[in-house]
Amino acid sequence: MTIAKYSANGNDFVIFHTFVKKEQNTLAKELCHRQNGVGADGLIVLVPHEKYDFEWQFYNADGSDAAMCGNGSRAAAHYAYKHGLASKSMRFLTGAGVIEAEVDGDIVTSELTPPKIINQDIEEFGKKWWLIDTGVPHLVGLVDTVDTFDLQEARELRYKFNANINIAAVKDNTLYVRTYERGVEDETLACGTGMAACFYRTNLEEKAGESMVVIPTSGEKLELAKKGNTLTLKGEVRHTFDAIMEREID
Ligand SMILES: N[C@H](CCC[C@H](N)C(=O)O)C(=O)O
Repeated sequence: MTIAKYSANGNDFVIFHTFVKKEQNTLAKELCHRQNGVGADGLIVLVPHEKYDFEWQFYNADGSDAAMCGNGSRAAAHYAYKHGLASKSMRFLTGAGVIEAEVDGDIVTSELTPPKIINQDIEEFGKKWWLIDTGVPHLVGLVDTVDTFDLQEARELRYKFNANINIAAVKDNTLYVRTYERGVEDETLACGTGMAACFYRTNLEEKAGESMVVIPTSGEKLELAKKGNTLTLKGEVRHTFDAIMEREID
């Protein structure tokens, strides 16, 4: 059984496709383990779908299900095109709804489901947070600088709101974002839906135009843009290697 390793914007994923849709939570935890497995922020499994190019299952590194993953959707689109599962323009089903993606070489653009503001008036640790759903829930705090990110504070907020925790700062018309990711239970090098949530708040607070370069901890930029009532993420995707699994994945 061949599995693929992908890196997108700083998130990394194991991806494979199969004909049988079944729960893969345990396999996800095994494959994503940084020492005993391949090592990844998440596992993505593509399965056939009668209406869309495919359906996906997304699992965080701890084996938990997640409805959506922005960077994962871009990696999945690249994988699907490479394996002939979809054309360069595709529509696939996720737990958050239908995602449209466009592959142009190693540059892949995903259009997220319409963002939803859940709460704009959260006061915690001296900051005003917005809770925004960009396919998965994100707490967004705008700060002067992202040079420091209190991970203990982020961990408390993650459990209090069952959300990913993001701080973001605008500098020279560029948005810098750091994310503590639910299901990885640590800061990741990037988080696509988190960057989208931060861009969304920044745009609504008129600190950003309709598009913006967003830079996560990895330093690998994404171009974020508003497209009607949705948001698009555009950036590089890297297929780093394939691996042969000794045991079959049934
Ligand atoms: N950890 C997230 C899912 C992955 C989101 C992130 N990797 C992205 O690129 O959007 C959650 O459980 O809500």
